[in-house]
Order: sequence, then structure tokens, then C-alpha cells
Amino acid sequence: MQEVIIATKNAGKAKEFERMFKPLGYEVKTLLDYPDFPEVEETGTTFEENAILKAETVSKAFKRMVIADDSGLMIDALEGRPGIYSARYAGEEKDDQKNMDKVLKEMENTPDNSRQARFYCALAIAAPGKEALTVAGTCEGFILREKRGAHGFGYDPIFLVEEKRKAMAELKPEEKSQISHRAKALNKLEELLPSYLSGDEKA
Ligand SMILES: O=c1[nH]c(=O)c2ncn([C@@H]3O[C@H](COP(=O)(O)OP(=O)(O)OP(=O)(O)O)[C@@H](O)[C@H]3O)c2[nH]1
Ligand SMILES: [Mg+2]
Repeated sequence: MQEVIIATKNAGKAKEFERMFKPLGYEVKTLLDYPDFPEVEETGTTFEENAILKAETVSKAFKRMVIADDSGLMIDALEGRPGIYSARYAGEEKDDQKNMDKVLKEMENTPDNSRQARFYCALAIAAPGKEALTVAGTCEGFILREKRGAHGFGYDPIFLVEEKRKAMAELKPEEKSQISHRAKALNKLEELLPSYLSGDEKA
């Protein structure tokens, strides 16, 4: 089976990429398989910039084609926050529960008709000797008033998926992999993947 490297240390993302790449015939490796690899500093000002930073850093180190994901939750009532700071919204320790509690508290007085939000995922692909490329996907929904469901990661328990009328964390993993921001971005990337991979072999 061919191998694809995803430049992430996020176990939730890693599982989703494994599920999504399997039918395409790829085995997924992530930075969780290389625990000594240092975390790439996300100094960009957009999801795309951060995704490229992660993909290019790891691609240069491994001399291989690499995909990276930079993603987050954008809430209209909070002027787009937590946005690119989603992972560390409540502090450096990247605690999903604390991040959700912070959002719920900030949205306590936000009425039901003003709770629109969306997940955004930028994927970057980088390979030796090639310019990095990005694609993006979004998933529309609303911020709930309490946590629901046990699947997924991050903010999934407080995000009501518009098209499913269920919390993202109430969807089975295979359902999330059909409709998520990550799935939509990956669908776009899928079209570009074969040429990138064939280029990788020559690099
Ligand atoms: O409920 C969620 N469902 C999702 O599907 C999802 N995708 C992203 N997020 C949030 O956005 C941060 C990404 O930040 P991020 O792209 O910098 O990743 P990260 O720092 O966790 O890992 P890495 O990939 O950088 O190693 C994550 O931690 C989460 O808080 C999600 N939350
Ligand atoms: Mg990160």
C-alpha cells in the first residue's frame, strides 16, 4: 500500500485522515509516528499560511511529499474567533474541554438566531522541488448551548451541523467523514494527488 505523510500531531485529525485515505488505497503516517519531530510553530496569519508552513517544514525534513491541515472554528457572533487560534483558545495546553467551555461562556447571552458558525479546513500539499498548493473546505452550522455526543474531537460536541441537525460529535465517524470541512477539502485535493505523487517518485 502507498504511504502518505500528514504533518499533524493531532490524534483526532490523524484518525479522520486514516479513515478518509483508506478507500483511496493509502496508508497514513503522521507526526505521531515520529514523536521526536518538533512541533512546527504556526506563525502565519491565515489557515492557508499555517498549512503551508507545516507541509513545507516536514516535506523538507523528510524529503517527501507531505500534506498538512490547518483548521478551526469561526463564529460569527465572536467576529470569526477562535479562528486560527482554535487549538489554543483557552490556553497553551490545547484543552478541548476548556476551549468549548470558553466559547459556551462567551456565547451565553447570544440569542438562538445569532449563533451561526463554520468549520474551516485548509490543506496544503508540499513536495521536494515543487511549490506548495492549498485547497479549503467549510462546514456550516450553529453553536449549541451545551455539549452533545461523544465522537470526534475539538469543538465537535458544541457544533450543530446544519445539514444533519445533529451535533458533529453525535455523527458516526463515517458520517463526519462524508460532510466535514476536512472531507470537502480532501475531495478537492484528491484530484491533484496522483500528479503530486508521481512527481514525488522522481524527486
Ligand atoms: O470540533 C472540531 N472538529 C474538527 O473537525 C476540527 N478541526 C479543527 N478543529 C479545531 O481547530 C484546531 C486545529 O488547530 P490546528 O490546525 O493548528 O491543529 P492542531 O494544533 O490541533 O494540530 P496540528 O495539525 O497543527 O499538529 C483543533 O485543535 C480544534 O480545536 C476542529 N474542531
Ligand atoms: Mg497546530
